[in-house]
Amino acid sequence: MSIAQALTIAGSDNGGGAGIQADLKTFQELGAYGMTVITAIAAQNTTGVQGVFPIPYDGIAQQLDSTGEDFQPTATKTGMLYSAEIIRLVAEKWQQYRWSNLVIDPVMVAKGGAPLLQQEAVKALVTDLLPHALITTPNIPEAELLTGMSITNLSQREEAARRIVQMGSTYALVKGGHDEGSGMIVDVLYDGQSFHYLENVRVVTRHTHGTGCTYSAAITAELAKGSPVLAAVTTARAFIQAAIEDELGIGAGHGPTNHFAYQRRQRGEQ
Ligand SMILES: Nc1ncnc2c1ncn2[C@@H]1O[C@H](COP(=O)(O)OP(=O)(O)O)[C@@H](O)[C@H]1O
Ligand SMILES: Cc1ncc(COP(=O)(O)OP(=O)(O)O)c(N)n1
Repeated sequence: MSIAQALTIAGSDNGGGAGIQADLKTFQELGAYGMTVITAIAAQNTTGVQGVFPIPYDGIAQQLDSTGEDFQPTATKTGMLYSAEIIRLVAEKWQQYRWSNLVIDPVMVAKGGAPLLQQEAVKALVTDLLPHALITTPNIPEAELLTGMSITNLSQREEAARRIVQMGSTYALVKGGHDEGSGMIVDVLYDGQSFHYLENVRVVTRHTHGTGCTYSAAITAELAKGSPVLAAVTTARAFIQAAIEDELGIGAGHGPTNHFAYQRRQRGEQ
């Protein structure tokens, strides 16, 4: 039996809603064999981030080598990379092992405001890693920091997507979750020539912790299985919409999304 193999290079969220844990749950639900390289341990729960503990450089390098020497992931995502040093290491190993289908979720700040990427690392993300990306998936504040432009409307989101493609990412997906303006949320996908708009109803809920991680992990799982980018993003958007709609109600703050929801719906279960 051959199986799609998906790798996540990201931080750990002990609460299970974001980071490595959200990625693995999503890979599993979508039928991809999941592997991990852990960059940092974030002590967190639904009320915020209580501490961030980066893994020593050699520990990350060794995890990348142990993966690269024995496995050939068919798609890889990056999440919390924390520092310029780690970003450059990932870029170097990416080329060394000739991996393909890189999804960059440029994680910068957690929902409660805790920094998950050092400020000076944004430049390294743009110059060293982004040119290797098949698709980069910033939310609006991340797109602003990557491009240096302010984004307050849809045409600015399109312009940001254009600039991210000019930086070397083959596709850019500028997500609309942070645009609180309307009852609909529009994610803008740009393929270098045309725009695709993924429009969904905004769910009124506080349980949106880890939405970006889960969305990018779902894209990665679908790419690992061989889907083209637009099809992968479309399935992933349905996955995250179901995960937000069928809330679990866990925790006193921003609770995790429901990683079971999409497949339960596919099976016709409640
Ligand atoms: N309340 C919501 N209802 C429906 N979809 C949402 C909601 N919040 C976020 N999303 C979707 O989840 C995905 C990630 O959201 P976003 O908030 O933009 O990024 P991040 O989680 O990285 O901050 C996007 O597709 C966005 O459209
Ligand atoms: C370890 C770790 N990685 C990433 C995040 C941020 O995840 P994201 O999907 O952007 O969701 P929010 O935290 O913004 O809800 C994280 N918190 N921890």
